[in-house]
Amino acid sequence: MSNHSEKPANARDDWTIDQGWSDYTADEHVVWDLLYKRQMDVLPGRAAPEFLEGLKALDLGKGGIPEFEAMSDELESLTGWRVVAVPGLVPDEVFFDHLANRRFPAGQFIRKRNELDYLQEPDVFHDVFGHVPMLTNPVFADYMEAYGKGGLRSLDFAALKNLAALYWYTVEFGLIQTDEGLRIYGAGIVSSKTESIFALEDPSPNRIGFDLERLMKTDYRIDDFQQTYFVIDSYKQLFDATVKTDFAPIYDRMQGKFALKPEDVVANDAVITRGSQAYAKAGGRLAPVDGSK
Ligand SMILES: C[C@H](O)[C@H](O)[C@H]1CNc2nc(N)[nH]c(=O)c2N1
Ligand SMILES: N[C@@H](Cc1ccccc1)C(=O)O
Ligand SMILES: [Fe+2]
Repeated sequence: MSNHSEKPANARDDWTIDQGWSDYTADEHVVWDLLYKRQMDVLPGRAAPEFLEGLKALDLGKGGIPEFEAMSDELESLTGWRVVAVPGLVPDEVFFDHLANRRFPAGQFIRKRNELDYLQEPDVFHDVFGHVPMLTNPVFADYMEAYGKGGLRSLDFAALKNLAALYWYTVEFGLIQTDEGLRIYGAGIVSSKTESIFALEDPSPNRIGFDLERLMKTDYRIDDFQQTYFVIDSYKQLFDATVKTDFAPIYDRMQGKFALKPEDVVANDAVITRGSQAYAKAGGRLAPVDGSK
């Protein structure tokens, strides 16, 4: 299945476009500020310290949609990463090649006021607010480059879905154990107010200690809150477990299939929370609103 539309006429061969920062309307900058404040209502005490430090280092709260070139100059001085504008989802090999070269492809558009909570394609808020702060952390920055290189390698195997699960359960929906308790580093969680609370506090989802192969063979939700969150002990653990392991045998074993469902808990799991799955069983975000309460 194609996870992108056709390359727009205004996109370059690498699918990048000019951000056109001066073309954003005043209201689009207000939408950024609205989303930023909404997230910062819930993220202190929930987001990983490295995420909050990254937000500050790049001054993403100074007001308005960040200008990618200036933000990239600061980011590049910290970890060598730059942010490039793309129209939306790009083909796998294009995505991986950008990451392998320390270029993070960020959506140029911003969501409308009537789609604040959920949107299909990653917009500038999800990508820049959600993903970019963690790129200021040297170990995570190295992991993301390695993931890109690994992605290019994975194209030689029929196991892209298993590698995609790794991105999904770490970069998008990862949790990290800290001395103060569980914290969020996944971009998909930090860019969602409701999932930021759900992922840490709701008894519904499983929370399971990071195990590379267990994670890569687990299916995931793309349309609702996760039913399982994986927890790393450190970004170094994540880096060491992935960069130093040859995935070829894993790809051969998994063949692009998911042996486990999103809600499964299995024998060797390092179970932190055995979830009730009450949220998913009640229909998730499409559950009928119970007017009787
Ligand atoms: C597995 C696959 O590479 C992954 O879903 C990619 C596809 N293309 C993308 N394109 C953009 N712009 N952003 C993304 O996060 C992704 N994800
Ligand atoms: N070790 C993986 C490459 C990779 C590194 C880091 C993250 C994801 C994938 C391989 O052998 O293909
Ligand atoms: Fe994302």
